[in-house]
Amino acid sequence: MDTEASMAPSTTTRSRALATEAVHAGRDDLAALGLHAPPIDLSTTYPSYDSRGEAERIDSFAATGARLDGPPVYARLDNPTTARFETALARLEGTASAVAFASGMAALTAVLLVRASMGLRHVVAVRPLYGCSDHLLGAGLLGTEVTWTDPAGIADAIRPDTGLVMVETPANPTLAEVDIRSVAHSCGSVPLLVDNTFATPVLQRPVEHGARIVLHSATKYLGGHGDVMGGVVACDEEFAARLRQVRFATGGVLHPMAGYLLLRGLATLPVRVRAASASAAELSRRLAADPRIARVHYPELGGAMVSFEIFGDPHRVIAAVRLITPAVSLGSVDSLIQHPASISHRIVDEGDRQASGVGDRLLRMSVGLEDVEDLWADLCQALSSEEPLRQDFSDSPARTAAETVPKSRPAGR
Ligand code: MET
Repeated sequence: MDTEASMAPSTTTRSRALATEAVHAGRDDLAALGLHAPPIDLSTTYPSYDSRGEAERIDSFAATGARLDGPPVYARLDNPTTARFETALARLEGTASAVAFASGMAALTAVLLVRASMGLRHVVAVRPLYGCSDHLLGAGLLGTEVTWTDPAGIADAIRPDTGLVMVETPANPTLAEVDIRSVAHSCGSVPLLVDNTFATPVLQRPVEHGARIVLHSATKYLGGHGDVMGGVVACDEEFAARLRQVRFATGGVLHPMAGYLLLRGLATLPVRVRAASASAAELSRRLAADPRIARVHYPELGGAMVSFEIFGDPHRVIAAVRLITPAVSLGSVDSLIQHPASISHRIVDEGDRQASGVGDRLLRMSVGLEDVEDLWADLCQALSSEEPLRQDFSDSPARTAAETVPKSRPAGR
């Protein structure tokens, strides 16, 4: 478990401990404004009686991508509430800047477009990635081309037109880990993007190990409550400027209400991640000792995600959980479980999915903040469930929810 002392920055970009930054970053001006909670600016446009001045500001943004001094002109350029979240996340990741988007996929899209617009259309990537990231790269939807490789093959896969190397660690959904420092070395001058959604900056700050770009689905741990969708890229200011230009041109902006919720989520991020990680580590130990489980995946790094392969029918477990919510996504205060082959990685070609370790018997669990004994009791009863599959009685509409409760369901849960 990290202590604040052990999380002291290895660079000079972050001067306060992570737990302090999580609470205070992006709020430094509030006291001077006479405020405690950050204000929410919902403006889509901003009045100005100086058209010549506005023209100059627009020219400046178009030329540099730098954040404007003064009001944003229009909400697609910038937003002050969202900017607070960007400032805070950059501090936590130890980067100069961060640029927020409407979703993690919008954020990844912007990164790919920045590089493709420079003629660098080739991407080298390591599987597994989140299924939609895999699909976006593999289907070439943005005119990019991907070479899939393992970490050892990265250097050989790089071409003159390679614009990006992409890894997830721990990876979705197998929790496979890559050595960021070693991979960054293999990348040479090609920027390394690390999807840090699963680890969060609480457990891992990829730029400290040589990554240039850090991607988050902010929908997950950063928001932390399952009620806000967003994405964010933490990076140097040069790359951030290009991302802002792409965001302005393509419009994948984060709504300011989402910016507010994400900033609020960051305040509790270290506490949530540490507490959920302790439960996940305990559950991974119990699952590893359980004869119903074929294999447990839990990262060396720790974290609040546990994946496991079962001997039985994974669909039956999904149908039988009662406390744990059977839903895709992750990083919320409540625990979620899903079957990657059916949902998060459904869009990946079956052969590619299987080859990257995402088998049909794999379940992925996002451990929340419930009591660990209650979670274990629910998992145990779901694993033991003799409930028929839902499709087994799909032609019996009269069946009520109460009748679907498994026989072994503990009383009162
Ligand atoms: C639409 S499916 C996946 C959502 C999310 N990225 C997850 O991995 O759970």
